[in-house]
Amino acid sequence: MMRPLVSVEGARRVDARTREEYGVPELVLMEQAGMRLHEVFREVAGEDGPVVYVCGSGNNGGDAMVMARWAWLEGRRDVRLVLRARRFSEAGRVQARVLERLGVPVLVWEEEREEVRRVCREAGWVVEGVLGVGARGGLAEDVAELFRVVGESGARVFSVDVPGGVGCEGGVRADVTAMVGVGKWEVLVPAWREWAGELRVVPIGFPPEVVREEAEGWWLGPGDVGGLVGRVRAASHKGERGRVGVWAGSRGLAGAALLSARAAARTPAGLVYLCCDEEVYGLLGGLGGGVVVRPGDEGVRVDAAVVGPGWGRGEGRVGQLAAILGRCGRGVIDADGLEALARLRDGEGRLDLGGRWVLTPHPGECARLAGCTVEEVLGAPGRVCGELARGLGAVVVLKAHTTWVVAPSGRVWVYDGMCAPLGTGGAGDVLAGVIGGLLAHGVGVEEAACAGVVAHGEAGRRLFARRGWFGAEDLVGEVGTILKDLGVDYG
Ligand SMILES: NC(=O)C1=CN([C@@H]2O[C@H](COP(=O)(O)OP(=O)(O)OC[C@H]3O[C@@H](n4cnc5c(N)ncnc54)[C@H](OP(=O)(O)O)[C@@H]3O)[C@@H](O)[C@H]2O)[C@@H](O)CC1
Ligand SMILES: Nc1ncnc2c1ncn2[C@@H]1O[C@H](COP(=O)(O)OP(=O)(O)O)[C@@H](O)[C@H]1O
Repeated sequence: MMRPLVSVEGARRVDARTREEYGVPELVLMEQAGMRLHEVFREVAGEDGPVVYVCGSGNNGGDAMVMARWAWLEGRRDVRLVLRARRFSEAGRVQARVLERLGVPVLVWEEEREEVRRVCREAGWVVEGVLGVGARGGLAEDVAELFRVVGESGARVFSVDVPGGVGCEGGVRADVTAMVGVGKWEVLVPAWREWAGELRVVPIGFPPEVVREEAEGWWLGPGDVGGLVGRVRAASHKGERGRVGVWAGSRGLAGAALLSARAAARTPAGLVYLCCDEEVYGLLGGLGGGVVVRPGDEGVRVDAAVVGPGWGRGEGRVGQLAAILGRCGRGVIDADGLEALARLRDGEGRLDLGGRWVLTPHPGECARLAGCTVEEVLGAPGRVCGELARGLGAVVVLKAHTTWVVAPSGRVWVYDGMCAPLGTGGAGDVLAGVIGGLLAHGVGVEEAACAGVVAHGEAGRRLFARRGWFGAEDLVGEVGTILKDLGVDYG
């Protein structure tokens, strides 16, 4: 089942509803969170120490104090507690009292700054529980200074729930972030993703229906692909499994067309046509293999189109795109196809793709389409892509180190890519081909976009693990294997 994502505000509602509607006491939730967080921390940090638990005055600090208690009870004596101040939430006060009675050494940031600097410098790990989902507005100066001390200490940082100050200048940079109960989508925003490090989610017993009701998006993973695509009939033949038309390539950019077409051919779709310009036909004509290469597109009838990889930006592209939109029911528009789309829309004033097309912009292309800056795209992908998706009636796939799939309905899916080797020339062409192949095969538009993104990302991860740095042509070779391994089977 797809994992829900909530916003920081949604997480506050999940907390509140769990307590108020289900009667789960705050101390119970805190104990469960702290114990689970401690288990994850033990797994990632092992015996490395000393460990400094830096705790704020809210419940995020309370979670970190529960973690410190469990470490102490298990016999660790290289544990230090740093309190931001002698101020606590109600549940946090209980934790602080227990720790004091156990004899855990405590420092207070407000009163002993030099001493805090020293213990942080000596630490192997800092557990940061200063700010969680209760943080509001810009960082208070004392917290910003505390985060600087943590950042400069050289210790590795384990953040509780969200990296403290996520979304603010001066927030903490964590090596590991263990989110409490449910994933927080702010952490996956491209502009902030690097602040969180490795991501974990610890279950603490929030009622699943509350989480589902408050979900504002879904976190895609490898386990989702099989269900999104479904099984293929063993008795099916190529004519039944979908025809893809690829309109791509131009002088100097013919390789992009081959990458897309070959990737599409490695999906369950049965036939792939590459419709290229006369001037590159001489080059591409003999290279298709299983792909049928045509000079132009006369008589080509397809179930889905892939438009744009390496297409060039000639004047004629806008009219060509309009014709393709008219004759193909669904498809993917990528790269130079997106530039043509922007010009078509600007010329017509309005364009409605009827929810049947997928747009796959990288952040620069997305900014051009949305009429904003790349920074806005990376900082607010849900809003920017949501407006674009609604405005054009298309599913928008924002391709970055985390990839956001946003539907015209406002539904959002996020894939946590974080795989630098995938940022290689032509990788986007491969993705367009995969999504186009799935669309031609009859997979739903949102489903094809999501499954394509995950399969593509997992192919990248797997290739890097097996063979190191790779090129886009290697990625093409992996498409068929990854789809099968992620559950796209026949029978
Ligand atoms: N409730 C529950 O049942 C559960 C809660 N859980 C856990 O609690 C966390 C949420 O706890 P929360 O709501 O207490 O807020 P939290 O993130 O600790 O921060 C609030 C404190 O921060 C401060 N502060 C605020 N803004 C600031 C700023 N800009 N700059 C500087 N400081 C600022 C402000 O302190 P003040 O300055 O007012 O003294 C305030 O007291 C959640 O992330 C999860 O870890 C889980 O265990 C599950 C069960
Ligand atoms: N650091 C990264 N981690 C994960 N995926 C990445 C990273 N950098 C780029 N990608 C992915 O690589 C692909 C690059 O696509 P694109 O920019 O269109 O390349 P091209 O135009 O060369 O084909 C996208 O799917 C993007 O999400």
